[in-house]
Amino acid sequence: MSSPVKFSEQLETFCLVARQLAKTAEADSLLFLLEHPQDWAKLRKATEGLNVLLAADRAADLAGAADAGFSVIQLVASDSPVYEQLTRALLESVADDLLNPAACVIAMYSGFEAGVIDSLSVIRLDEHLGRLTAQDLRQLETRVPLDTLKTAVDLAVSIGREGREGKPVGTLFVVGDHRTVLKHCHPLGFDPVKGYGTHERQLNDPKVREAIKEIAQLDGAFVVASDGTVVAACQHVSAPAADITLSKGLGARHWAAASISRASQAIAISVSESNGTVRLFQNGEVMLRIEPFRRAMKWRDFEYEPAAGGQD
Ligand SMILES: Nc1ncnc2c1ncn2[C@@H]1O[C@H](COP(=O)(O)OP(=O)(O)OP(=O)(O)O)[C@@H](O)[C@H]1O
Repeated sequence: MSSPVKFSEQLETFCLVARQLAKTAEADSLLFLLEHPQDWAKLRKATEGLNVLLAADRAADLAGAADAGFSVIQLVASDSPVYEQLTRALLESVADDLLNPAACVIAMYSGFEAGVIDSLSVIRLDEHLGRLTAQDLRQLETRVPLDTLKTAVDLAVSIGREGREGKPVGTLFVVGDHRTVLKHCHPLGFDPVKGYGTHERQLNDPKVREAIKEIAQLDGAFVVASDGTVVAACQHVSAPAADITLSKGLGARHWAAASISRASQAIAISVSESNGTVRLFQNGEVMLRIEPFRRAMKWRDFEYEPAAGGQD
């Protein structure tokens, strides 16, 4: 196991500046991307008053940090560009309810020289996470093709944001591995997609997506095949929920999403009726959480460079 590096004067100064920046930017959290274990007691003191999240690639670099009162995130992102590591850490923190998705966060990391903390960034999460990258979905390493997943996520986000005729709408999409999924489903009465030909039930057809928005007002889940065919609608999903833990406040729809994603290779995408939040579940866990921001979500291909934009 690597031993803690000396708590350097430069790191101490960065912590001080991070605290001042947090005050100016009205941020209350600091994300520290670590490359070595630290002297946790000194770090605690230097970052007093901030909610500190520590992210690192290796579990050994975080050893003892949780006991010292820090939230820890282990990234599996060796050799990824720092921008991608930060994004991944932020997405995980939001999915695990460690950060509010509307929060402003100060990030502290080594941006230029390995092993030396040399950079601070002010990140407004709603802006940053509103620009989800295709890479974020690719990280799920699912067999569900990215195109199908993107289309379903986009649809879920627009249902969460717009609702229907001014009323909030919640729903559930279970995408991929549809044969296994169907074994855990039974219709809640009338299935509106039954009887239509496969070519009339393609999620990449805008007319089909409009129809889905209508049907989403009814109870139950949509089952979508990996190729984007809507296989069934208005389904009650029921799979064993043993070993699943979810945040308090999530009800039956979210439990159904978690448990079906554990019982199959599908990705479950829930839209909460209460607040429009979209969650992606894989293997029983929330992997991604997307808030219904006012602006439309934009997909972009992953770029090495930080997002282009005006200067501060
Ligand atoms: N097992 C299930 N399969 C499919 N749909 C379900 C299931 N359980 C609940 N739902 C749907 O979710 C709706 C809301 O249920 P509930 O309020 O318990 O869920 P929730 O997780 O709190 O979601 P929301 O945030 O949308 O309220 C139900 O009216 C029903 O349409």
